[in-house]
Amino acid sequence: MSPTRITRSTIQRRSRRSRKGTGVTSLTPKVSSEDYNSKFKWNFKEDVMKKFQELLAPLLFLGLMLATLPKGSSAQEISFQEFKNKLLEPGLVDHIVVSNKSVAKVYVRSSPSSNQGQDSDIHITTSHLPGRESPSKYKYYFNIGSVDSFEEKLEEAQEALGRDPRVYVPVTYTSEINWFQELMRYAPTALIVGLIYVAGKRMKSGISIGGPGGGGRSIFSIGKAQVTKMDKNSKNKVFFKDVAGCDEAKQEIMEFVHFLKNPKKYEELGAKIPKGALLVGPPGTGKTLLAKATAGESDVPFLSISGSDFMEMFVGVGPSRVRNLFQEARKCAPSIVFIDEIDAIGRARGRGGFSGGNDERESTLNQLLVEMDGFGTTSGVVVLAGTNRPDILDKALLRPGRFDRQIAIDKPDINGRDQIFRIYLKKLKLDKEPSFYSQRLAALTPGFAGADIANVCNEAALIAARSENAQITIQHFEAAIDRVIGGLEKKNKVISKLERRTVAYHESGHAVAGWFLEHAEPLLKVTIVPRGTAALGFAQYVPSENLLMTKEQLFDMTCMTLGGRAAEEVLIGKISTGAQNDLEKVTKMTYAQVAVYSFSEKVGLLSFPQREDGFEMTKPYSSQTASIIDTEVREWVAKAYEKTVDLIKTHKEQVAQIAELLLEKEVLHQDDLVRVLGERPFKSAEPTNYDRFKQGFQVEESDKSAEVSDASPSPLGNVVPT
Ligand SMILES: Nc1ncnc2c1ncn2[C@@H]1O[C@H](COP(=O)(O)OP(=O)(O)OP(=O)(O)O)[C@@H](O)[C@H]1O
Ligand SMILES: [Zn+2]
Repeated sequence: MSPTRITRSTIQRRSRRSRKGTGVTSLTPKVSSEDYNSKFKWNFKEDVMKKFQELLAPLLFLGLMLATLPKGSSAQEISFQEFKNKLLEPGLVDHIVVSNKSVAKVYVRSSPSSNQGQDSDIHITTSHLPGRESPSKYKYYFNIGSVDSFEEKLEEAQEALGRDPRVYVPVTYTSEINWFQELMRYAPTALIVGLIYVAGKRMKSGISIGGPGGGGRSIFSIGKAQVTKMDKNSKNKVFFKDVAGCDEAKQEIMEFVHFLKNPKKYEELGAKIPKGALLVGPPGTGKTLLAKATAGESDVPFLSISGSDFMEMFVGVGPSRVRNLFQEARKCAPSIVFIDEIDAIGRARGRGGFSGGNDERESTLNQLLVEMDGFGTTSGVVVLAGTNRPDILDKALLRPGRFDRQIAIDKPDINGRDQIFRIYLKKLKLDKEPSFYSQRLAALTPGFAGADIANVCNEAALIAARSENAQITIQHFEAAIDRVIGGLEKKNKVISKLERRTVAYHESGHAVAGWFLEHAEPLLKVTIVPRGTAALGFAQYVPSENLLMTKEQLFDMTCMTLGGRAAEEVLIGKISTGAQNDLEKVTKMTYAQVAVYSFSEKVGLLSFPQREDGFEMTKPYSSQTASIIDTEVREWVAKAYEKTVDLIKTHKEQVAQIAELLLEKEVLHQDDLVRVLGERPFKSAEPTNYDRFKQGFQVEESDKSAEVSDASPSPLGNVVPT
């Protein structure tokens, strides 16, 4: 929708989406079928046979029954006239049975006259000889029309023959079941009942283990939890060396490795080992990978399931899945159980938001608590769980003896990214050494999680392959990063000339404002190629990874973010909806400064972190304070906008020049800006990420610790535009 700049939150959101899609998955080692021991092996033939027995066999049986049903085909259809002339008149009719008020079945008896076969088209045969009991099979039938007219016609005919009403042909009425029709009538019901029966049976048997592919869930998998089990002897085992950039987390989790490798020793010493740990961190930071590596290092089986997999549409499935999961884990203990996205079931009880509580989820959670309390430490099952919202978890889950440890896995810092890039670059065919790229790419990708990095490497390979290159080059990586940040290019999106012009001036406004603001991050590149679902263009900055931000920095950032709107107003004279995203960011950022970071003298040294409490926002301050905050925020933003407009007015020509250049070239890099705007008037004391990207960098061993401290996310988290 809008010319926009990329914040960390957008990176997170978009990259997560793409990660769940194609990208990373193809790089992730897939669990092959060898990883399942015989019990868990997914046997195609067996599975098909089972389904066959459960569903197809009964249907087939019914079909067979149908086929063997007595058919009326041996009888001959005749008209009433024929019946009258050739059967009734010669006195051959023994009796008539009218079935279902529609078909008259004529049972004939033998008579001397019948043997003469005086007629050719209806073939009179006799089923029995005179003196014997009534024939048991009907030989002819005709449709009667309505019962009344049939009776009338029959009576008339017999009257005409001068028969004594006492010897009229006896007629009986029966209602017979038409098996086929009946079957068709009840088939849908039978099918549903059958399905429920099958589902019920599966539920009883609890978990069954998903196949190597894991996917392809169908209605048949109700009651089937997607537990992935990785065996001790799996070829695709993961080790600590495969997880880069989270050394502290690895150290903390080592304790479990020691225990799982030698549970006896701990037992003898009477040591109490923690039962579980919570791996806390943003999506894609490698929580699952680390848990898997812990299993790999300890040489124990790894059972993993996603929290959302416990929940199904059927009540009662969740708790039984939990039970079965732990049963399975105990059977192969020592082992590791990993529950991904535990917040799906572990949300605090009795706080269901609008939906008003969720019994199924709560009973699943209760069952989990029961299971965790139930096994002693000696049972050798370690439960790890991943979440990025530890704050919403039920406190009961965090009590001693349950998930009493929290291991933080943050997004990697520049060195971490370097190491992760090294892992994935090793698998690619590059035109230069992996170390050449890993450092530069790490500098280009602040805010990226491990999964995003894996995604970038995969995308780069795809882009290179598509352009028929034998090797992957820096251009491919840059394109891949753009794609991970912004989604696919939409070159053929229809944009009017005027719109394109507006976008170009807007982006140029951001770029020029950032260039002349001392504390703003210098621009890396700016583009007006539409990408993804929303952005019509964006300006990309390489943010510093500083732990602290000053008021001045935040003010300049605000101005830079307002640069787009200011350029629209000053140079085009019309404002558009394109700045909505920017304004939203500015609002959040300013509220944070006023109400959270206490930058405002009027509000004073008070901090009101905003917490989401289900759906309501609780405001721990009076309405008077609220109005002071609101007024302050308004004034601050107005002040920043005023400064930005002044800045854009001062550099009006340059904004126009950059915009025209953008319209021509679509993408501008920092070098292009230097050509138009001259060198940036401010020189930062330390090299920026951009400098690092340009020159590569060497981190001395002794500097590493300093870099690590940069790792933590910025105090403003997602509200800082990057
Ligand atoms: N630190 C890392 N080192 C190497 N690869 C990583 C790292 N972090 C993530 N990855 C890559 O990203 C993929 C996804 O990571 P993983 O599933 O472990 O993340 P997660 O934190 O469990 O995410 P989610 O919360 O979405 O489940 C991994 O399979 C791996 O390919
Ligand atoms: Zn903008």
